[in-house]
Parts: sequence; structure tokens; C-alpha cells
Amino acid sequence: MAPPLIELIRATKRFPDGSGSVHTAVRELSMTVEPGQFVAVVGPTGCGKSTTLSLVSGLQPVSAGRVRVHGTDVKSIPDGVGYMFQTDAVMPWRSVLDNVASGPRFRGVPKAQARAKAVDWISRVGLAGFEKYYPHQLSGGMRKRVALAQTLVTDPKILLMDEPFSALDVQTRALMQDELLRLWSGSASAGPPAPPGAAVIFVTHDLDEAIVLADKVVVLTTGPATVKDVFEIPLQRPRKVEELRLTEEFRVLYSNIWESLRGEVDKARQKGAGNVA
Ligand SMILES: Nc1ncnc2c1ncn2[C@@H]1O[C@H](COP(=O)(O)OP(=O)(O)OP(=O)(O)O)[C@@H](O)[C@H]1O
Repeated sequence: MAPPLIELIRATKRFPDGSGSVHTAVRELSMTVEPGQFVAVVGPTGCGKSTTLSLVSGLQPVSAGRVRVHGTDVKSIPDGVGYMFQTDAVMPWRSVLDNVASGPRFRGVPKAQARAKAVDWISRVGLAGFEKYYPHQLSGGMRKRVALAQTLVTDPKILLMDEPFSALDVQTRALMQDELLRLWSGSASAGPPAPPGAAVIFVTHDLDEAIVLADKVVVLTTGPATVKDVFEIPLQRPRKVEELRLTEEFRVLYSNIWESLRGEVDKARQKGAGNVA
């Protein structure tokens, strides 16, 4: 049987804490992601979610255990990985077109071809006509669309997303969740259909967001992070996030997963680590 696309096997990450001892951020965390699977990771504030992503992206080496991508131990940034973070990597001095074309250009794609790909993706994210605009001329939601195009234009096989929509207002956020699902499933209306199925790890504080997007929700413990529970999300696709939130199926899933998460959130609060939305 083929190995999972992404596999963390008792992965542990320790950091020097500045006073000569070590801080364990992630402890013996095991999880898998299959090709094309959308996995959401939730857990209390500061528990180690971003650190877990950084182990998969190769930005941080594991201290113990293993992280494998495509069946190979991660030693540097694996091929075919796209990122999207809370603060987007949109360059303010570049137009929308140049921002989106920069990824392919960086990877050596000739200028005309990179621009053609960028134009296609700008259209897919609903920004046709805004190619010459600069980021400061766009709304927060539009800039997020640019960031999405910037990430997807490189055809990633793995998408690592760290609270990408958390800075948006509630309505724009719901729109972007729908947009992400539409693009991820390859059902964008403009251009030829994208091949469906980048594997996604989506870190969020927001359980509601995790359920509407994911095939599987992984609940992490309060730090050091390890897997507390894994919930399959058997909701049909395609999904319309606003409609889904009103269904009984959603409500039952929410209540079951919250039951698991709540204990960890309470522990984090007792430690004074803040709260979870
Ligand atoms: N490079 C680093 N050096 C030292 N400690 C770090 C480093 N990166 C993270 N940590 C610590 O590891 C723990 C987990 O941090 P991490 O950012 O992974 O949590 P998180 O769950 O993503 O947080 P949040 O919910 O606030 O986004 C924290 O205590 C943090 O201070």
C-alpha cells in the first residue's frame, strides 16, 4: 500500500527557551494526510499548531520522531508545497499581476508564460480587471484573493494554511471559505478546471471553520501539542458554508468536537494562555 502523502510519526519539537533549558512545543504527535484530503487542525491558543505546520514544511527540523512527505523524511522544504498565512505575502510595491506571476517567475517559468498563468488565476479568484491594481487599492478580502491566487498558481500538491482568513470580517471570511473550497475542488468557473485535490492542512482557532472546510478535524491538546482526537467529517461536497452551518448534521458534529476541544481550552485558560474563538 502507498504511504500517506504526509505522515507525522511521534513527531516532537523542542526549542531552547532562552534560559538554558528547553521548551517542548510538540510532543509525539502522529497524524496522516492522504492525497487530496482536507485536514483541519484545531487546538487551544499557543498549543503548537504553527510549529506542527513548520515541521511538515521543513522550516523546522523535528527533535525526535519523523515527518515524511511523499514517503521521504523531510529534510528541507519539500517540492510542491504552497503556503498561506494569516499575514499574506502580497508585495505592496507590485501590481496584482506581478504579485501572482512572481511565484512561477521565481521557479524559472519564462515571463510571458508566468504572466499568462497569473492572468488565468487572477480570473479564477474573481479579480479579472484588477491586474494592474496595487495591493493598497484593494479591500482586505481582495488582497486575500490575490494571496490565494499567488499560492495556487504554482499548482501545489500540498497546501499548508495557517489561519489564513482569521483577520477578515465574518462575511468576507465566509466568502473566502467558499472560494477556497471551489478552487480546491477544481470547480472554478473561469479557465480549464484545475486538477482537484491538493492535500491541505488548515490550522484554525475556529471550530466552525474547521468543520465546514475539512474531511477530517484533528483536535490537539493544550501544549505541548499532541493529537487528542480525530473526527471524520462526512458532510457532502460540494459545500456551501453558510447553508451548511444551519444543518442538524453540522450542529451534531460541532457539539461532539467541541466536547473534545473544550477540555483542552479550559486547561489552556487555567494556564493563562488565552482563549479559543
Ligand atoms: N522558534 C521558536 N523558538 C522558541 N519557542 C517557540 C518557537 N516557535 C514556537 N515556540 C513556542 O512553541 C509553543 C507553540 O507555538 P505555536 O506558534 O506553534 O502555537 P500555536 O498553537 O500555533 O499558537 P496560536 O494559537 O497563538 O497561533 C509556544 O509556547 C511558542 O512560544
